[in-house]
Amino acid sequence: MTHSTAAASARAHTRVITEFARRPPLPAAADLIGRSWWRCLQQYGLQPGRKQPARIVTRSTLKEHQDAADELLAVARAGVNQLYASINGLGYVLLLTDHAGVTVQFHGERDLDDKLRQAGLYLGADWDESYAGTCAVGTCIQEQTALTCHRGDHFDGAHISLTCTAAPIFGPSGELIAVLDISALNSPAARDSQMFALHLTQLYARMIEDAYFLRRYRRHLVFRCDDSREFVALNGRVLLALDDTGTIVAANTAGRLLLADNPVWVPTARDETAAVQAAPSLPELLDSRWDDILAINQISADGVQAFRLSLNDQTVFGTLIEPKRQHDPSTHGRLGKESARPLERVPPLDRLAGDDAAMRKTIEQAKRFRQRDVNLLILGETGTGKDMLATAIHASGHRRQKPFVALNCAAIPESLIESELFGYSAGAFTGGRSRGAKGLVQQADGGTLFLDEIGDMPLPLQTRLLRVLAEGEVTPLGADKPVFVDCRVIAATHHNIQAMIERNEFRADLYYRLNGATLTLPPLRQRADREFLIRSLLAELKQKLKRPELRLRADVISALLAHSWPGNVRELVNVLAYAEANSSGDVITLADLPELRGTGQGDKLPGSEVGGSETGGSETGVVAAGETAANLPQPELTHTAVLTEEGQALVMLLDQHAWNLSEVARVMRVSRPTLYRRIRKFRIRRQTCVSPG
Ligand SMILES: Nc1ncnc2c1ncn2[C@@H]1O[C@H](COP(=O)(O)OP(=O)(O)OP(=O)(O)O)[C@@H](O)[C@H]1O
Repeated sequence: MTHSTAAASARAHTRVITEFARRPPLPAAADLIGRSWWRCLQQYGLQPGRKQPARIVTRSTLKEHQDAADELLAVARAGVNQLYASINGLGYVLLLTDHAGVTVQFHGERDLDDKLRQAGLYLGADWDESYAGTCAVGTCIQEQTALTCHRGDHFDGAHISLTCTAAPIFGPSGELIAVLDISALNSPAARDSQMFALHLTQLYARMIEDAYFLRRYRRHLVFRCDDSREFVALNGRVLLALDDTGTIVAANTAGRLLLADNPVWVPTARDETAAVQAAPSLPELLDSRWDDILAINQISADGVQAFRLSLNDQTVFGTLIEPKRQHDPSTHGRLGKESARPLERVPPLDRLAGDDAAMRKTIEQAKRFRQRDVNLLILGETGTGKDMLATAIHASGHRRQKPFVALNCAAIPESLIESELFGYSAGAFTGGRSRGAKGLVQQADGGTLFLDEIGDMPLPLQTRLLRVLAEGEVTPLGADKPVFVDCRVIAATHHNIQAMIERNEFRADLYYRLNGATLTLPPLRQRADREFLIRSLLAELKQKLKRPELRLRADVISALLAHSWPGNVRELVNVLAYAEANSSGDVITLADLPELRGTGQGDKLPGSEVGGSETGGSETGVVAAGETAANLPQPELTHTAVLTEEGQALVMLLDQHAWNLSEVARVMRVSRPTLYRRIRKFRIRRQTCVSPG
């Protein structure tokens, strides 16, 4: 456009707006451009014929806006790049603005930088309608709808060569969170030329909105539905996030529109809580049983099922998106389907955790130290996997061809620890083997000595152990010559060892000798990768029991995620084994789980009944020092007064081993699930008395 034609167009534009301003009050039927001009004139006091320079916010203000929109930007990135790839050859630029109209992401031709900046098609450009006048972004924010603001639709004369198309992106509670805009510096005169741009922008805005919704509700079960069976899994328009009982806790735009047809629940952006409180449950909406909805993936081959909406009898096709597990690049592809990749091929240390920051840090530390002969101290509550970590460090380190020898200092009588550890020479004491015996320290020569529960080692033995560590040699009981040993020591404890040192219960010098580095294992309740663990333990169980079809129903995963696990991973292992033994088919349901109690929000599993007041763990879910797996909540076993002889024998064995089920299973030479089956068969529970005689 030449300078003079541009000036003529600007004058004509001013006349049109001036004419508009002279009209009587805005007719109710005015279109959205008309309504926006009205706001410019009446509300913002903008002058017809004005030409304002584009407003670009400062770098620090832009950073603030970008930081606030960080999560959305991360989710939107792929969609924005795809959209730009399909329009950039056509002369368009792309803007993503936040809810206030500030451009937080921008794609455009570098060659046109100056022109684009002048036109406000730039990173940091502020398209608030009250300043920029009628424009795609600002008017989209005011009208909360998609639109094209084509050339002379713009209020400000500076923008009348532009064509801009914008679509709103709404958050899960209906609030506008961003605007996606594609604009061109020049365009054909006809408005219709932008129809395709409008459809494309709306399509991508919806995809970004849904991706954001799925991210926000990734820990929830999400019901996705559509009126097309073929499209539902791929691109189902309605997304409903559910809680454990099937109540709808959030909906995407299509979902809110669907629910708005329901006179019982009309959600509003402003009153999210009220809307959620009054939200219908999915079973109500679909006129179906919650159990049937949860079983969609099992019942139908394509994971899709037809439902009839109770609102209007319309048929919709629905599928379930299960709560997302933590993604961990190092385990990618391993557990998507529990049996996808044999577990053995994953390096031992990487097998221990998914995407939990504390665990990843511990594992990175362990990797750094695995090839070094630094002694390690592992700290963590009982059942957090200290033993497992020590084994994995050994298995991935340079001593892996040599023995890994473990001693549980709390499990053997004090009087035997010394001979166990240091061995004894021939004839050292009566009852010993005639040729003497090598102690564990010697047995671990070349390899790793794992001292579990080091906090329970008696003080005199701590002194002897210190000598072994300091001098690299051990003198068996009754021997007169020391023997040279080369082993790496990994020690572990659930005690607060610093406090023990202060109370003079643990030698500070031994602590420093053991503690080349401290590795800390977080309690399970604090781990963000709980779902990863649930799935990997289930995968192990499936492999072990050769039950490849075994599955956890979606609500079981939610219930397990909600529990606070005072017994940590050990408790989780026990619960899964119990549920497997208890389940009649391939799908583990809530009814198959034991009662999980005494541990905060997870106490009452949806659908399960809560028993009396006895609790297995503390209120906070923190396991007191010295507590063993045996007195942590065990699967609940129903009471019966009469026991057969076999049942009585089993009760005695359980009592003898303080209800440590792993140990009892070992003694009986049966698997833990078999033990559970027997306990169930005899309907034994912990306080069952064995009647004498
Ligand atoms: N990361 C993990 N992945 C799979 N299983 C695990 C993991 N961590 C622990 N386990 C399992 O949990 C149970 C308890 O683990 P472990 O014995 O290593 O815990 P611990 O902290 O040494 O317990 P304690 O303090 O009582 O000795 C074991 O059955 C173990 O196989």
